[in-house]
Amino acid sequence: MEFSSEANQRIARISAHLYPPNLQMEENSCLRQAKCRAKGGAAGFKVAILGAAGGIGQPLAMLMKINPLVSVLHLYDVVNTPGVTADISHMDTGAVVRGFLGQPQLENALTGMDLVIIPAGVPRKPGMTRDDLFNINAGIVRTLCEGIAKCCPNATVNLISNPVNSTVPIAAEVFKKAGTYDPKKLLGVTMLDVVRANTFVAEVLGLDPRDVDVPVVGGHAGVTILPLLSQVKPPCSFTQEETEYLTNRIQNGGTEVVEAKAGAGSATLSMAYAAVKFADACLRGLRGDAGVVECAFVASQVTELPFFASKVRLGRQGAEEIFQLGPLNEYERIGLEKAKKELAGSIQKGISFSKK
Ligand SMILES: NC(=O)c1ccc[n+]([C@@H]2O[C@H](COP(=O)([O-])OP(=O)(O)OC[C@H]3O[C@@H](n4cnc5c(N)ncnc54)[C@H](O)[C@@H]3O)[C@@H](O)[C@H]2O)c1
Ligand SMILES: O=C(O)C[C@H](O)C(=O)O
Repeated sequence: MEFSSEANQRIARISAHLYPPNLQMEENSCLRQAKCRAKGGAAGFKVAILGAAGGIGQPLAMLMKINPLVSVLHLYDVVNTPGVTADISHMDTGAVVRGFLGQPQLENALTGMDLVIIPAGVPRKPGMTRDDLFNINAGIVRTLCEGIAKCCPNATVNLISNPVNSTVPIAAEVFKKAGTYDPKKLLGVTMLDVVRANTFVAEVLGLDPRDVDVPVVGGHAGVTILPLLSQVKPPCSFTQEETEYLTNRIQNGGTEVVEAKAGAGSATLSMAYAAVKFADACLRGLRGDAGVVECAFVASQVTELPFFASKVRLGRQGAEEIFQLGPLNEYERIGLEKAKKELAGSIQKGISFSKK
C-alpha cells in the first residue's frame, strides 16, 4: 500500500505520540495507518493495570477495555504484556491500549494515569492464608507504589494484591515517605466480599442478586470480613442458623475458590468482575456523579484502627466521605471485636515492613 509523504508524516506524528519508541510493540506501516485513522480514546480517563498479564489482570483488562469511561488503558506486567496487549487491542471499543513490559517501562506505564489498579503479586494455594503471601507481595506493592508516587502522584489507586489488610498500609507509608499521600485516593479493594455476600444472601432469600445490597466492613481476610446482615437491603431477617451459615460462607469465599482450583490459584474471574465494578464506581466519582457509594478498605476514623473497610462515597477527590457502621446487632458486635483484633496486627505488619 502506498501513502503520500504528507500522510506518512501524519502517521509518524500520531504514532510517535501514541506509541513513543520505548513503548512500541512490533508494528508495520499498515498497522500505523490503522492507528492513525482509529477513533476513540477522545474523552475519558486514563487507567493503568499493574499485573495485567495475570489471572485477574487479563479479564480485568478485557472488561476495562469495554468501559466507556476509559480512553486510555495501560497494561503493565513483568511478563507477557505484548501478547495480552495485542489481543485486547483488537476489541472494537474506544479505549486505546498500550503494553508495558518489565521494570524499565513502569514509569512510562504510569505517567499521566488517573486510576491505577494493582492485581500484581502471587495468589494463594490450598492451605495458605492471605498473610502467607506477605513476604513476596509486600515488596512488589512497595516498588509499584514508589513508581506511582513518582509518575502519577494524584492518581486514585485500587489495591487488590493480598494481603490487602497489610498492602494498603504499605502503600500509605510509601506515599507518605514520598510526600504524595492522599488518604482519599488509596482504596483497598474489598468489592469481591460484597459481590459474594450479595450472591449468597440472594440465594438464601430467593432474590435476584442484583436487587440485594449487603454492606461488608472490616478488612479482607477471614474474620476481618464482617458482613452486616442486619443492614441488608431490601430489609429482611435471618435465623441464627442462616446468619452463621452466611457469615461463614462470606468470610471463607476466597478459600472456597482456592480449594476448588486445587493449586491453580485463587479467584480471578469473579475478582475481575468485582474490580471492574469498583473501578467503574471510582471513575463515576471522578467524573462528578453524585451518590456513588461502595465498600472499600481505606484510612478511617470509624474505629480506633487507622484503616478499616466500610461504605465510602466516591467523588472527584476519591473517597470523599467515610460512613459510620450504623447500628450493629450482638452477633455483629462480637464479630467486630474479633475483626479489629486481627486487623490491628495485619495493619501494623504492613507499617513495620515499610519502616524497615
Ligand atoms: N482483593 C481481593 O479481593 C483479591 C481477590 C483475588 C485475588 N487477590 C490477589 O490478587 C493478586 C493477584 O492474583 P492473580 O490470581 O491475578 O495472580 P497471578 O499470579 O495469576 O497474576 C499475578 C500477575 O502479577 C504479575 N507480577 C508479579 N510481580 C509483578 C511486579 N513486580 N510488577 C508487575 N506485575 C507483577 C505476574 O507476572 C502475574 O502476571 C494475588 O495477590 C491475590 O491474592 C485479591
Ligand atoms: O482468597 C484469596 O486468596 C483471594 C482473594 O482474596 C479472595 O477473596 O478470593
